[in-house]
Amino acid sequence: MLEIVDIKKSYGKKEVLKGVSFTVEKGDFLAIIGKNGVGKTTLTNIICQLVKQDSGKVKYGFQEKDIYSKIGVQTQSGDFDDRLKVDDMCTLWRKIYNVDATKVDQLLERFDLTGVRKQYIKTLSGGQKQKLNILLSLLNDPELLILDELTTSLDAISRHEMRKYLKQLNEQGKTIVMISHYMDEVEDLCNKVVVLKDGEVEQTTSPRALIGSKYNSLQQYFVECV
Ligand SMILES: Nc1ncnc2c1ncn2[C@@H]1O[C@H](COP(=O)(O)OP(=O)(O)OP(=O)(O)O)[C@@H](O)[C@H]1O
Repeated sequence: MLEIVDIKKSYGKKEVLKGVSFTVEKGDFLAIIGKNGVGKTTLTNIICQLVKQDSGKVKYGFQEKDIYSKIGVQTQSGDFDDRLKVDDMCTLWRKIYNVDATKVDQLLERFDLTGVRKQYIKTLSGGQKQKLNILLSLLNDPELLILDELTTSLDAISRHEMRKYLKQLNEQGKTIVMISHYMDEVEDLCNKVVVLKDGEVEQTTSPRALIGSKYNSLQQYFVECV
């Protein structure tokens, strides 16, 4: 689905990514983990072509011109126009992607947003905005989902529901690349983890392999090694 080859990126004199390479296979549920500021969002923004790398290449398992129909992106900030209502935003996106209104209704229901569909986005809670964000990223039924700290600011029930939903999506064949700071979530959901450290890929392996016999959990691995 994706091959990331020797990606380098600096902001001014700050070298953030120093030659990052890894592969995402179709059907993978892959987490990118690492300390704050290590370059996770920069990397996913490069994959989505929102930021240009200095060198290196992202090879897509589909025609590059189809990128925005094949990839669904949930960004950290959301980037919503707060002056729009939830319904307006959904209608706008549904028209861009030529999707039936019933699909929007189903997703609003799924994410418990039906009750706020007439509200202005600026009046939504952080968690509701987060849910709207993933709803929109799913509208075009993308093959690859890129999620940047999706479950941050969700309450415990919503996080649990979102996990279940992501698991289902992955089981239905969607490939997912996720940035998460919740190691229990990564352990529960992902078959592959890319550990970013000091601008490089420290490891690409399964959560189980990272934990090995030395650690009790991915959280412990992260605290001691990352
Ligand atoms: N547009 C930019 N201009 C200058 N520096 C930037 C820019 N975007 C990111 N950075 C810097 O690059 C580094 C990596 O940022 P990035 O957001 O990719 O990290 P991250 O791993 O996603 O962090 P977090 O876990 O806190 O979300 C940080 O030091 C950040 O300050």
